[in-house]
Amino acid sequence: MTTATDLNVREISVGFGRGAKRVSVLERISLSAAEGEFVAIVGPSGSGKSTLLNAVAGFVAPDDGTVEVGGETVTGPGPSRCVVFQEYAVFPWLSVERNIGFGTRLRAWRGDPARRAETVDKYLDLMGLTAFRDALPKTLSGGMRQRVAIARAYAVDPAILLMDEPFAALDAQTREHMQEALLDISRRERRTVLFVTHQVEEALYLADRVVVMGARPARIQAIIDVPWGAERDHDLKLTEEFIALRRQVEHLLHDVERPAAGKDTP
Ligand SMILES: Nc1ncnc2c1ncn2[C@@H]1O[C@H](COP(=O)(O)OP(=O)(O)OP(=O)(O)O)[C@@H](O)[C@H]1O
Repeated sequence: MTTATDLNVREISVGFGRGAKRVSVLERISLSAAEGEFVAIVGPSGSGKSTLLNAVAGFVAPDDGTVEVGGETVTGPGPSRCVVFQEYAVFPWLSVERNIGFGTRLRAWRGDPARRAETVDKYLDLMGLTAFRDALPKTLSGGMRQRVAIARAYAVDPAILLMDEPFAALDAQTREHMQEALLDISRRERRTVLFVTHQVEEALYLADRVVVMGARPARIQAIIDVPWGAERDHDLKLTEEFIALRRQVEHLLHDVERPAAGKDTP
């Protein structure tokens, strides 16, 4: 069944450059996400993960194929899709509270101060930021700044949240805390999420489905249905089932990154 927040990427191809210098990055990629589904994308460096996300965001126009969100063809950036980047894209001159409040400017009820305050309070609370509401981003750690970016994206209430390696710049321990925070908010506020990461472990821990991209020009190598339910905690990563699936996906990626001798060499 197609719901209002479905994502449908239909056979998109994207290349960069002109003439002989043209490089094909994505080749006839199709992908769908149901309402509330968390889809992670893993793949070798340069395989086009960000390009795929940027095509869904509307920053990159495909040469062929279409991207549809809620049945509407994407022709450029819009409030139905909100991106959380690796670098802390929060407004440095606004407090935490006002950064999150900024997200509500795109809501139909933006002129309603009571709803605005209620929404800001909700996301401050959900991301553990209530005590930091008046702080400026520069006084916060990297992990806290990413919490602000995520809270602001949720406050927009987009149909789809796009996250491009949002935890890549964080240290290992902060990254684990952020995974917990994201799992927690996704459980309480179900949204369709497209999440790019280099880490197979992170993808399997957070997502309902993991898309494995192949080398350039990228095609989808495999789609893994993650077998664990919504209730997940850190110990899951230590289970045999998790480790076996992680190994399987890592082998797939390893094979993609190292094609058999003689193949794909210029
Ligand atoms: N605007 C652009 N102009 C030219 N080439 C581009 C552009 N954007 C991306 N590319 C090229 O497309 C290829 C795929 O890039 P992309 O960033 O999508 O890959 P990725 O899988 O996200 O990589 P990484 O994991 O290293 O972030 C790369 O070779 C990159 O140099």
